[in-house]
Amino acid sequence: MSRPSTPLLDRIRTPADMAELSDSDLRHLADELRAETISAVSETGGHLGAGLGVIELTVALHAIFDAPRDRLIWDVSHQAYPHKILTGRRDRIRTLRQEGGLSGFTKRAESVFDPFGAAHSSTSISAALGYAAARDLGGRGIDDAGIGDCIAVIGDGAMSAGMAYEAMNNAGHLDKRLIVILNDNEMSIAPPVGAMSSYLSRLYAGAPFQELKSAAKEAVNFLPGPFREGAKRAKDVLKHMAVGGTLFEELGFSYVGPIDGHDMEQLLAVLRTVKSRADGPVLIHAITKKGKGYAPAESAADRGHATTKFDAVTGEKSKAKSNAPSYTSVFAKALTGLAEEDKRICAVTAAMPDGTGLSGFLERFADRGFDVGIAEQHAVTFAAGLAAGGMRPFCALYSTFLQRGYDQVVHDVAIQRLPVRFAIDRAGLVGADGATHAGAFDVAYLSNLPGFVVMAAADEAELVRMVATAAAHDEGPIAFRFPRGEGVGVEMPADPQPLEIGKGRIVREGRGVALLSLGTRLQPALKAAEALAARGIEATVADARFAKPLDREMILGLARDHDALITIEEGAVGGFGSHVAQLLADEGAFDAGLKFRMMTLPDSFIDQASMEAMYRVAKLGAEDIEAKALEVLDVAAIERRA
Ligand SMILES: Cc1ncc(C[n+]2csc(CCOP(=O)(O)OP(=O)(O)O)c2C)c(N)n1
Ligand SMILES: CC(=O)[C@@H](O)[C@H](O)COP(=O)(O)O
Ligand SMILES: [Mg+2]
Repeated sequence: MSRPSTPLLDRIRTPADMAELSDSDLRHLADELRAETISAVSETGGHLGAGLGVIELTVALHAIFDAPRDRLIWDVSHQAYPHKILTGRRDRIRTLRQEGGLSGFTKRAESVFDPFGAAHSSTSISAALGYAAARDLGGRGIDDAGIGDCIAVIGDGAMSAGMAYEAMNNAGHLDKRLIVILNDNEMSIAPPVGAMSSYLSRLYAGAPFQELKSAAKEAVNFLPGPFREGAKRAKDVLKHMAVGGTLFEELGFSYVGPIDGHDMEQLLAVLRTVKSRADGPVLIHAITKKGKGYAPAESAADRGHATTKFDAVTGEKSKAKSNAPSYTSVFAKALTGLAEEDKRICAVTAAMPDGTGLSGFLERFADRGFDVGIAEQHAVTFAAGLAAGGMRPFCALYSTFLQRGYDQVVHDVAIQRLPVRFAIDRAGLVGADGATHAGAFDVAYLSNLPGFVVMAAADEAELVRMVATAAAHDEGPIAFRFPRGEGVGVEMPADPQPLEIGKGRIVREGRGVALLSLGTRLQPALKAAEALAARGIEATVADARFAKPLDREMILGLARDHDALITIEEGAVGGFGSHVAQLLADEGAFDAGLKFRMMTLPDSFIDQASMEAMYRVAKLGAEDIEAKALEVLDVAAIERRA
C-alpha cells in the first residue's frame, strides 16, 4: 500500500516547525495529517474516528499555542494519534499499540508533549486546572520547563461523567486562566445519551456558523484589553461569539461558540483571540464530525471509533478467524434469555452498549435496559437503587472502569447488602490497550468486601452458569468476571443451572501437586498438567470458581492430600491467592508442611503488547505453571539424587 504524499508534514519535526506556515499552509497541513493518520491506522489498527475528528483542531492548537510549555491535555486521549504525529513521533507512528511501540494513549513517559496520561475519560479538566494552579503558585512542572497555558480537550461523551463537572465547579471558583475545548461530535462510542447531550445539541442548533465566523474575525481585529478587566467592548464582542452556553457561564466560564471545528480559518481566529484575551476559565465549544474526511469511518455506526487493520482505499477491515463465540456475546445472550422469563432483570451499561454486548438487550427491553452514559459511579448506585426497589439489576462494566465506582460498590452496595449483579467484562489482560485498560484489580478489591460473592469464569460454559447463579442470588451483591476475546470452544450446557455458592470443582485428579486455578488460567493449567504427566508427575487440577466465599472444604482437602499447592489467577497480587494463603495459614496447613506458591499478575503495569507477549511477561503461560510445579516439588534435586 503506497503512503500518501505529505510535503508539508514532512517538514514538521516538532510543532515549532509550524511557525513558518501560513494559515493557508495550515489548512493543507491538516489534509496531509488526515491522510497520514488514515494510512498509519490502516497498518496498525486502533482508534481512528476520534482522531480524524480533531485533525484541524490539533493543527490549530499546535500552531497557536506553544507546546510543550503550554500544556495540552487530551481527554481519554484515544484521539491523540494526530498529536503524536506532529510532536516528534511520526517515525514511530506505525508501531502504535504494539509491544515496545507507541502507546495508543498519551503517556508522560513517552513524550514531553504528553503532559498528562489518560485513557479513562473525563480527567482532562481536573488535570489542566491542577497545572494552572501549579503555574500560578510558581511551579515549573516536573520537567522544569515552566508552565504556560493549560488546555483541556474533552469530548461530548466524556462530558457525561461527574468528574468533568467537579472540575468546572472548582475552575469557576478558582477563576484561573484555563482553556477547555469541548469537542462536540454528537457521538460517544455509541450515540451519546442524556440531558447534557440534548443541551449541547440545542446550543449547536441555535448557532449558524457563518455569523460566528464574522464575529470571530471581528474579535481578532478589534478586541481591546483582557475581557475580564471590565472592558465592555471586549465582552460585547465575545458575547457575539457566543449564542448560548448559559450552563457554562453560570459555572464561571466564558463560553465561546459553537464554532465549526473543521474550519481552519475560524479555529485559528478564535484560538488567537482566546490566547490573547483570556484571563479566567474559557470554554470553546467546537462542533466536529467523528471520522471526518474518511467515508468508511464517517458512515460507520460508531463513526469509525476503533478498527482492526484495514485497506485504506476500500475501507475493508481485516477479520480475525474466530473459533468460538466471544465471552461478551455469551454473557449478553444468557442475560437476554433470562430476562425473557424474569421481568425483574435489568441491565445497566455506562456508554458501552456494544462493548458489553448489551445493545440487543437495550433494544429488546427498552424499559429495563439503561445506558447511563460515561458515568460508572452513577451506574453502580443507580443499580443499587434498582435492587433496593425490588429489581434484579446486572451492572455490566469493564473491570478497569468499575474502578471508578469503588466507593459506590462499598458504600451503596456492599454495606447495604443490596443484590446488585456485577458482570465484569475485560477482566485480566487486554492486549493493545495496555495497562490503563487491564482488568487487574477487581478480584482483589471485591474479595475483601464482607458479604460479596466473587466468581471467575474458566470458560464460556461456566460463564452462562455464573449468569444464572447471579440472577438467582438475592441475598447480597455478587460479581462474575470474564475476559476480553473469544471463549475456549467448549460445549454449552443446554439448561444452565445456578452453581452452588462457594463450591469449586476438581477437573483432573492427581497427587503430589495441586494446581488451583481461578478463572481464565484453567486451560494453561490443564496443559501444564499434561506436560507434567509426561515427566511422570500426575498433578491435580481444580477450578475454584469462587474467590469468595472460598470452597474451604475443597481447598483444605487439596492441602491435606498434596505436598504442594499452587494458586493461579489472572489478577493482581492481593487477590484469590492471598485469600487462599490466609485460609491455609489459619487452618495450620503450613505447620503440617504444605509447600505453597501463588501465581498472579506481576506487581507492575504491563504495557501494550499481544496477549501472548503479555502472558509471557506475566509468567502465566502453561510452561510457567509447569516450571512452578517443578520448582515447588524441587524436581531438579530429586532427579539429581536419582
Ligand atoms: C471512565 C471511562 N469509561 C468508559 C470509557 C470508554 N470510552 C472510551 S472513548 C469513549 C467515548 C468518548 O466519547 P467522547 O468523549 O465524545 O469522544 P469521541 O470519541 O466522540 O471523540 C468511551 C465511552 C473510558 N475510556 N473511560
Ligand atoms: C478508548 C476506550 O476506552 C475504548 O475504546 C476501548 O479501547 C475499547 O476497548 P475494547 O476494544 O476492549 O472494547
Ligand atoms: Mg464525542
